[in-house]
Amino acid sequence: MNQLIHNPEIEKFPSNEVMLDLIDLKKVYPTPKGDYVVLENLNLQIKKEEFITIIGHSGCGKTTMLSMMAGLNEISGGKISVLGSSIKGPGPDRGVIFQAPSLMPWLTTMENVMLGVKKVYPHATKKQKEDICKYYLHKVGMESSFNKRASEISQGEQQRVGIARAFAIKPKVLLLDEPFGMLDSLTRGQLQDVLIDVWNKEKITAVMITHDVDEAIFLADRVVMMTSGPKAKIGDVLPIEFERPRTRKAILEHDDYYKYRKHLIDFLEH
Ligand SMILES: Nc1ncnc2c1ncn2[C@@H]1O[C@H](COP(=O)(O)OP(=O)(O)OP(=O)(O)O)[C@@H](O)[C@H]1O
Repeated sequence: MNQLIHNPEIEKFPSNEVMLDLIDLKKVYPTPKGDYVVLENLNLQIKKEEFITIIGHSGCGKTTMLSMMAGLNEISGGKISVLGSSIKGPGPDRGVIFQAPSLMPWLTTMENVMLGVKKVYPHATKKQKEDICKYYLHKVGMESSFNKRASEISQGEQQRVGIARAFAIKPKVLLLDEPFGMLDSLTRGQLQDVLIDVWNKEKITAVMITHDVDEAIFLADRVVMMTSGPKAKIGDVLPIEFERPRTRKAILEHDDYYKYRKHLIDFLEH
């Protein structure tokens, strides 16, 4: 058997505990022409420590679904629970990374990460909080830029800081909305590696929207495909059974890679 194939005997995670449960989820946006039902009967269970990527046509409702998981967008019907508790709004148990880096441009990279850390560790000493910020900035390769303002670093570096900031608050779930969509392919690949490296160590649950089929396969334990709207739902789910850690080279050389790719492209084309 090829080395890359997932071996359930030795693989300890993802666990079977359900982290995020989307039950009969519905979203309706009022419009001047009447109600627009974006999502309906959407059901999805995401296991603890799982990495899920979401693909679907533009406008099908991916961001709507993710922002509802984040608690930033009201739920019109059904429910979303995190470890069995219905979400009521945003919370530190869910970190979010958007496509455009959302750092405060006038603050340094340290200060940007510190904003979240202060909220989550109010009783830690200044030194402890600084150590947490430094630890995560180091993890994303920004150790030489602690004192640079966000406005002075590149977009790729800003997204690195965004990843550090999201992990530093120790969320249970990380929600990513096309975080690398604005980056060139080299930087994109580097940041995929950074993300997977930190995710692997922190063992949190990650849900990421992407338009890139290769990125979806490289990162995911399962790729979730959404049907086109209106009334979009989960159309199909593809488990990606490559062993971790993964390298692009090994995946590209694996026969299953092309089967996975064909499956996703067939879904998107029909
Ligand atoms: N606040 C809103 N009011 C009315 N309609 C909205 C609102 N937000 C989104 N929509 C509509 O809902 C649909 C889903 O939008 P959403 O941004 O969730 O899709 P998406 O799959 O993330 O798209 P993309 O891949 O292009 O980012 C679209 O038709 C969009 O125009």
